[in-house]
Order: sequence, then structure tokens, then C-alpha cells
Amino acid sequence: MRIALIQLEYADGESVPDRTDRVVELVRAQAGHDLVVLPEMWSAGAFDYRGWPDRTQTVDGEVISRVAQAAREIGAVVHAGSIAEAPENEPGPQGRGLWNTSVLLDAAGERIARYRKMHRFGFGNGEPRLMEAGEEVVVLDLPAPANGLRAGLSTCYDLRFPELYRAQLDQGAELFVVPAAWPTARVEAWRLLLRARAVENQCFVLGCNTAGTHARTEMGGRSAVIDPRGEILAEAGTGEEVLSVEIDPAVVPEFREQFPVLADRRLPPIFGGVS
Ligand SMILES: NC(=O)CCC(=O)C(=O)O
Repeated sequence: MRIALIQLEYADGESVPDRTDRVVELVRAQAGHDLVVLPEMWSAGAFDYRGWPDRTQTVDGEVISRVAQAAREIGAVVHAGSIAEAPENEPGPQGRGLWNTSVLLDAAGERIARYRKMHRFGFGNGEPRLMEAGEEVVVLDLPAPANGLRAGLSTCYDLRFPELYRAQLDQGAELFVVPAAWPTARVEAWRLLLRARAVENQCFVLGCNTAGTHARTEMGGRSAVIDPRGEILAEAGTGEEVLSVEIDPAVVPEFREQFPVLADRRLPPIFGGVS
């Protein structure tokens, strides 16, 4: 399976239509790949909290529709990254009506999954102040031409919460797709956690981060593809870059059979006892 991670660089001042034009061209340029992945909140600006109200989208709005058209044109499954999703007539439990929502599109441009970020980053500001928390674990079989792996969806800060990935593993996940806007200040934690989630769950991990500086926050880049042993198959630098990597889905069952660590799981009593 041929995968492209688009580590997008952006700065303040670029309009959503201009950035969308640029992203659509980058997706089109990935013809020949089976799965293309974009980063977190690239249209709204992940750390530009003040700008979000003017840049909200729906899952079938302009941004996702344009990316879907590009998916159709190149015949690839496209993870469109995430949007600041403000659906009509859905205020949410806290009345904010805004989610950090990622969208997966098939090769015909149809939406096949929507994941709303469960863990909101900001310690009382930003996401926890402005957004609702997602409540659903999302795992699905990837369709052709990216078929052969079952994928779990998560977003950026989620990476710090291993129980989400265990829940995805328990639903059959073999690959974790993680769009992100992870700053330089903590980029070593990003690199470490991508590998940790791969090793402890014996899964492929695709981490697609952001580059550049926006809202006075420097993004760390270092997008990476990690295999189920925790080996780094490819890693980006700190600027805009497309990582193009071939992965073999058969590696997951082969490695799990050869080194069956997951069969030795025991649940502490707090999680319901030893199994
Ligand atoms: N966009 C995010 O979720 C940022 C997460 C982050 O910076 C961290 O976990 O550190």
C-alpha cells in the first residue's frame, strides 16, 4: 500500500479558499498513492482560536467537497485531516456546536468516516473552552485501493491517552491515522508517542503533523510512518514535505504471530479484573 503524508506548512494571513486551493493541488499531485493523509485543522488554523468562528465548516462543506473532488480525480482514499466542524442545528452537550472533526473519504470522494477529537488540547483555553469533546471511537476497514488494513482514527493530543488506542485495538485496529498540529516545543514527545503507540499495540502509525508558524506557535513537523515493531519507516523534517512510503499490510498479522505479546494482556482490577 502506497501512502502519502502531506506535512503542510502555513502561516497567518492565508485565506481559507487560497489554502484550500493549495492543498487540493498537493492532494492531486499524489496520484499513484493508495492513501493520502492531511494534518489537523489546516483550514481553520489549529492554534488560531480567534479565527475559528469565521472558518467553521460542515463535513459536506466547501473544504471537504474540494478535497473529495481531488480524491475522486486521483482514485485514492484521502484522510482530509480535520476541520472546525459547526454542523447546523447540533448545539452539542455543552451548547458550543463546534468540534475538531476529521473526515475520511473513499476513492469515489464519498465520506466513509467522521471522527470527533475526544481529548481537547488547551488546559481550559482553546479547544476545551470553545469545542465539544468527541465521544465515539472510530475504527473501520480501509476500502480499495487502500484495503488490507483496519484503521483507527484519532487526532493530535489524543496520542497522549493510550487507552483510546487500546479501545481501537480491541475493535481490530492494525493502523492508527493521527493528523496533528503539534508544536516544536514538544516535538520530541510527539516522536516518542508515535513509536510508543505502535510498539504497545503492534500497529502501523501514520502521524501527519503541521509545519510553519501560525498564531505565534511554531509547528514541529516530523511527520512519520512507524511499523508495528516501532521502527521508523520514514520521517519528515521540519518544513513542508510529502512523505511517500510503501507499507505491507501483511506485516501486522505476521509480527503479531511471531511475537504474540498482545495475548499476554492482563487487566488490573480497576479495569474489571485479570482476563
Ligand atoms: N493540537 C494539539 O492537540 C496539540 C497537542 C500538543 O501540543 C501536545 O499534546 O503537546
